[in-house]
Amino acid sequence: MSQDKQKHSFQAEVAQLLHLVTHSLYSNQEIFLRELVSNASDACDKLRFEALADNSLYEDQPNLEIRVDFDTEAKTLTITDNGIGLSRQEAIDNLGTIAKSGTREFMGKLSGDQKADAQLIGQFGVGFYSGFIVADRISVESRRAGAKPEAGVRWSSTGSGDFEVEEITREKRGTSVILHLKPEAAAEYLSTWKIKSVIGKYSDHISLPILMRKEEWKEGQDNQPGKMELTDEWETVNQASALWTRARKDVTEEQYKSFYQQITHDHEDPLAWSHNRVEGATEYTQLLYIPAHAPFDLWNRDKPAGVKLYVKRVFIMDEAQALMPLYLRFVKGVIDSADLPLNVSRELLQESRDVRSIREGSTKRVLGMLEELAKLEKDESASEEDKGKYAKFWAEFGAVLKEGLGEDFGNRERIAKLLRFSSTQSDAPTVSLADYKARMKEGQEAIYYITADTLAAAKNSPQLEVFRKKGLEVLLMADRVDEWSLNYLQDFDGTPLQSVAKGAVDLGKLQDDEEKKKAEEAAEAFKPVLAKLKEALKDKAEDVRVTSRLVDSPACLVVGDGGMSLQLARMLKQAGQKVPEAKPVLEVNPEHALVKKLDGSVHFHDLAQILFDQAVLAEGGLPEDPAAYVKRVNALLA
Ligand SMILES: Nc1ncnc2c1ncn2[C@@H]1O[C@H](COP(=O)(O)OP(=O)(O)OP(=O)(O)O)[C@@H](O)[C@H]1O
Repeated sequence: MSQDKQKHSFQAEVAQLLHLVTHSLYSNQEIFLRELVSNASDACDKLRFEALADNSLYEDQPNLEIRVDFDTEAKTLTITDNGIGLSRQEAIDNLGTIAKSGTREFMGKLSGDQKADAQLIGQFGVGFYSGFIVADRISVESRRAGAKPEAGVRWSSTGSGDFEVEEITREKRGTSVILHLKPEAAAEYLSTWKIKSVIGKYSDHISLPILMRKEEWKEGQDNQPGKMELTDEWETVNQASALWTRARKDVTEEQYKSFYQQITHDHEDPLAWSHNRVEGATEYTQLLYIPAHAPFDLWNRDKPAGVKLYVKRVFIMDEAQALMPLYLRFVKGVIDSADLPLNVSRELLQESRDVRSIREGSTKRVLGMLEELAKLEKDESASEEDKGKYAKFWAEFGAVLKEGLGEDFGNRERIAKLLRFSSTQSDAPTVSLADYKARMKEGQEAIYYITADTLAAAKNSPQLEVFRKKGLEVLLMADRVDEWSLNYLQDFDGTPLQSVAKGAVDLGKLQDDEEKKKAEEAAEAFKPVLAKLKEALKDKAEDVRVTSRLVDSPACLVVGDGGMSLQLARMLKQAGQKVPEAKPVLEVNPEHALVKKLDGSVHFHDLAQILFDQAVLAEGGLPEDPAAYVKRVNALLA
């Protein structure tokens, strides 16, 4: 029994997306076919998966396939699959809303600038809705596997505001997407040659057969010229074997890249990939890619990982988080296991010993790829492009990789070698710990670093003054994760890492006897002033001491050796977390005019407060009472 047509409105985000799709000049129109073929292939994967529990879903059609057909008279292009199909409700839900949180988040990024947005969309892929790039009307006819023929559905829309849904009878399970092509698109895509070439370009590696009708040369009659005509015979137009199951030598570079595009919608080529069959206790195939740029939601640690899990070529799940540690969440690809049961669940994945071994193996593989990229940096024979790849990776994903120091103890040393930093000798973040070590001064016993909110703050910090004077390199760190991750890296290759803002400065052998003697004398002479300062600042500073780390600045703040840095404390406070109240130590420079002026000054109390507040400012913070600070300074200036 057929039901009347029902009108439904698109969810607001879909309407917005469609407007963009239809109104932006799409530089790369043909990707619509890739998207629709990919959906058809997903639908078949889903059927195969559901049929594991209920074999009757195959009905009388066990061979899964995708058919692409066109009609030059009606100007339609139709993509048909015999996959899982859609029920009426699923059609309404899935083709009228955007369920994926990622897509919705992405919509929030749109700027309203059509050109920029179109580019963004191109990177992202808009799935089903990309059909409206070439069609002014789309009908979807579908029947879910296992449902009665009368429970079919026809969904149709012109891609503006709303869509219609009605019940139909459809004998065959699965879905046909019928594109009513716009005139320009009709002229281009209603051709076997054109469609074959687009399929060859984007969808060759789809593991199911993609079928098209064969064409035959028909001689012209009555002096008419001959032409190619479609027959009723179907032929497979793609390779139809899952790309990762082929031997490496049988896959071209282009095919690896296009497979990457297929699974990521990334328009840029990946920086590197690695394809291996792993044998041994656990058998699996891995095809892992390192993208060239970060997705907009890289910082969402709950976001699904980019690795798809297959078991013996059957697609099991996207977002198989258990297969990749969090700090490698930027890796994309496929893992196909020969050992896991087909009905493996997410819970089971967490506990499986095979999965653990796959994760360890894949982690090592990714670190290996990164090491290779890093090696190219210094390889004279490498092309300029190859040389720049690691820097590109680092700029996009370096901060994420740093999380690995705290997350993956087993690989900490390998990760440490992959780190890159800016330093007092290099603004670009290209200094590795090994480079730093190689440049260490004789007598230098530690790798010095400083963390701050920004690179500029780090670079101009008073804490660096004595290091500058002595020509000692200091690593500059301004990533949010630095402070946390560095906690896990006490030393590199036997040399300790030392924050220049923690504890008393200890330049060890780098300070000569005369300097040491001078510092001791200054400390002695300064004792009475220090006592007064301590008293004046007893609410703010844990201690006040003389330092030799300053050259141009009068004072700076430091924290105890094991203490939390002031920057981290600030960050945690901003994030609304409770931070134990630890007072910093104020260090003063006995050589500085302002400090010399303290002794005997009638403004001693105000000067002491100013000294402290300025040290807070120099370090990137705000005085506790900014108005009082301004008042004091003004009083002295007047
Ligand atoms: N051929 C099809 N058969 C069954 N369901 C389909 C088919 N095409 C689309 N769908 C359903 O519509 C939903 C939306 O499709 P769409 O292409 O917009 O997003 P997606 O496939 O989830 O994501 P993406 O294309 O970015 O991977 C799909 O998730 C699926 O549920």
